[in-house]
Amino acid sequence: MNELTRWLRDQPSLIGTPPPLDAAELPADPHELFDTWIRHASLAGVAEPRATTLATADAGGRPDARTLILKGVDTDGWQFAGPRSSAKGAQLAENPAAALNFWWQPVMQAVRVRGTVNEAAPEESASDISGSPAGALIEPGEWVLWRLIPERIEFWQGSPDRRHIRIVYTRRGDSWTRES
Ligand SMILES: Cc1cc2nc3c(=O)[nH]c(=O)nc-3n(C[C@H](O)[C@H](O)[C@H](O)COP(=O)(O)O)c2cc1C
Repeated sequence: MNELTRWLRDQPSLIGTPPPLDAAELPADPHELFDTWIRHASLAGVAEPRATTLATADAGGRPDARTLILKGVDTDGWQFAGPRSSAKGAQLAENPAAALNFWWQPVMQAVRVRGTVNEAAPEESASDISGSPAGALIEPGEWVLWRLIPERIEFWQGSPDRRHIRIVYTRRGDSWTRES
């Protein structure tokens, strides 16, 4: 085992403090639970709770992932934005499937979202970048606001005794089913 591997194996994990979670009190709509969890993460000291990992894949199914900012959540989907000419832009154009992953260390919570991705109307994409310093530098049509339409949303909460909790919502049409 090399030095780095030894060092990695010595690092602590799951050292946060999860909040109490009452399985009998879970909302029917996962977006309500996400609202509760991300605000709680912020209050618990997560400096950038809306930072998320976006996973995409190219046409051949080769995966990729990067960090970006969740810009909004509404009934149409989970919003994020970036340049059309980026790797994510090319991958989403050829394979409009994606996943988001949030991890909030101090509260031992993670949220995972899978679905298909739509490009927002050009005016919405333009208004996402307008007013920002980058807005003036970017060519018209280059900045894109995307929406991930979720099919599955998983809430995971770690526990110091390793009895971790996983709550999975799956969508059928307009309604959500909770699996656990
Ligand atoms: C905290 C954080 C927030 C970021 N937010 C965004 C974002 O909202 N949009 C974006 O395009 N890139 C954002 N980036 C940069 C991306 O991680 C990535 O480097 C860039 O989008 C190029 O990725 P791609 O080549 O896979 O398309 C952010 C990076 C970090 C660390």
